[in-house]
Amino acid sequence: MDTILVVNAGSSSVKFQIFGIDGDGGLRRQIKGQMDGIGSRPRLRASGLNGDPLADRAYPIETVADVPAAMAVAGAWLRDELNVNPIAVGHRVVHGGPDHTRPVLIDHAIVARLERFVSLAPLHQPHNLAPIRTLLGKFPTLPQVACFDTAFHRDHDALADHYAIPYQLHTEGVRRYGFHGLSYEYIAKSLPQVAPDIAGGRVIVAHLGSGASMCAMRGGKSVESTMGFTALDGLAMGTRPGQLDPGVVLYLIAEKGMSASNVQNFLYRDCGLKGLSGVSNDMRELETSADPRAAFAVDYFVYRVGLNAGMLAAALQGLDAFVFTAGIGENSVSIRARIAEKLAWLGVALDQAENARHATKISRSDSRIPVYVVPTDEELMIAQHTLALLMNSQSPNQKRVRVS
Ligand SMILES: Nc1ncnc2c1ncn2[C@@H]1O[C@H](COP(=O)(O)OP(=O)(O)O)[C@@H](O)[C@H]1O
Ligand SMILES: CC(=O)OP(=O)(O)O
Ligand SMILES: [Mg+2]
Repeated sequence: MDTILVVNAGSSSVKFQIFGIDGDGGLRRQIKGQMDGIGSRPRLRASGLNGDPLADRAYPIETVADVPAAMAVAGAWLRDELNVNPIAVGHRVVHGGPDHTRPVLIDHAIVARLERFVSLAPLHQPHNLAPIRTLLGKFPTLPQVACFDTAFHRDHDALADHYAIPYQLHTEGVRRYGFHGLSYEYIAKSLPQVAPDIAGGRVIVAHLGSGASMCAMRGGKSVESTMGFTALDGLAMGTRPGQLDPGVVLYLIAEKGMSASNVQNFLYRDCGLKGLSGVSNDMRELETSADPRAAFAVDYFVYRVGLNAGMLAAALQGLDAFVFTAGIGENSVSIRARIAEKLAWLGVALDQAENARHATKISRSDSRIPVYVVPTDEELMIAQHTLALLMNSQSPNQKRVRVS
């Protein structure tokens, strides 16, 4: 069976999936894996059809110190042990800038355009583009597709898209883009099945992972995001501060003598949960730590999710449902419970037992606002976009003989 390989490099993980293309042009998941805990407790885990385990390997932190190292280990495993030989590769590319409103087939010109956004997403864009460039060099005829985190938010109203800065900068692309769009797109597509009553309504989706943001959706479309020009804004994250008075940046430059690249490294790598706690960027470690600063970092994370939920409810002029997703949102019973407490004034009442068993609906039956946990699947979105572009790019004759 022909296969599509999907690559999703996040800030603390490299996720990958392999999908088979069946005779009817449908996708069948064959392998799902990830190298996570990069920079804390690196671990490669992968499963095959029906969730059968294929790999579960821990690595010393020095062996997998960063995303490129994780990519190399995962790539070698796929190539050497599984002999993966896809007919197309779909990539998550975090920043698509103002022009990319949908996924694109990659060529050298597209890569050159996307390079321009490296400084706007330094934790992601270089790692998204590196495998694209390598594959383009080695296999120039292999179709590759770029799927953008920013695309889902590109229909925002001008009020949500602007900063209060001179118009010329907006024209140059200094805008509020929003990220995690492939995750939100997946949730928007899933809600009609998971929760048909509220799918067309006003929904806040909290994508709480190593990078974290929230999206206000109306009728399955994004109307507002906590992230903006870059993935630094909004919620506190593993190593990023979230919302920060720009005066702090001026202080770092003027009073601390920091250069632009020092400030960039500081904001992307040394802040957030890691900077606040001094313990770890990994929520699992903070939740089990006895250090009071770890507890403070968790308190701060929860508090800021609550504050931003109020802002997004205002953008939606009301709320019909709240959805948790991504690493923390899907897995941490206690953080979900603590965030739900912050949302009580909006009408959220959690069912503790349903929350503890990770049910899909975790609110009480008398909760005015229903609350859901929907595991995200950015890789499935990427595979669907990749297959669609692959089919569109082929001549009618090729389509008839299937993608092979
Ligand atoms: N059981 C858990 N309890 C609390 N946090 C968890 C759990 N499992 C994963 N996480 C957290 O989820 C985050 C990673 O989420 P993920 O969505 O995979 O991030 P990314 O894609 O940005 O690398 C990490 O902070 C990790 O600690
Ligand atoms: C945009 C972003 O922060 O992505 P991730 O959460 O995967 O790091
Ligand atoms: Mg992610």
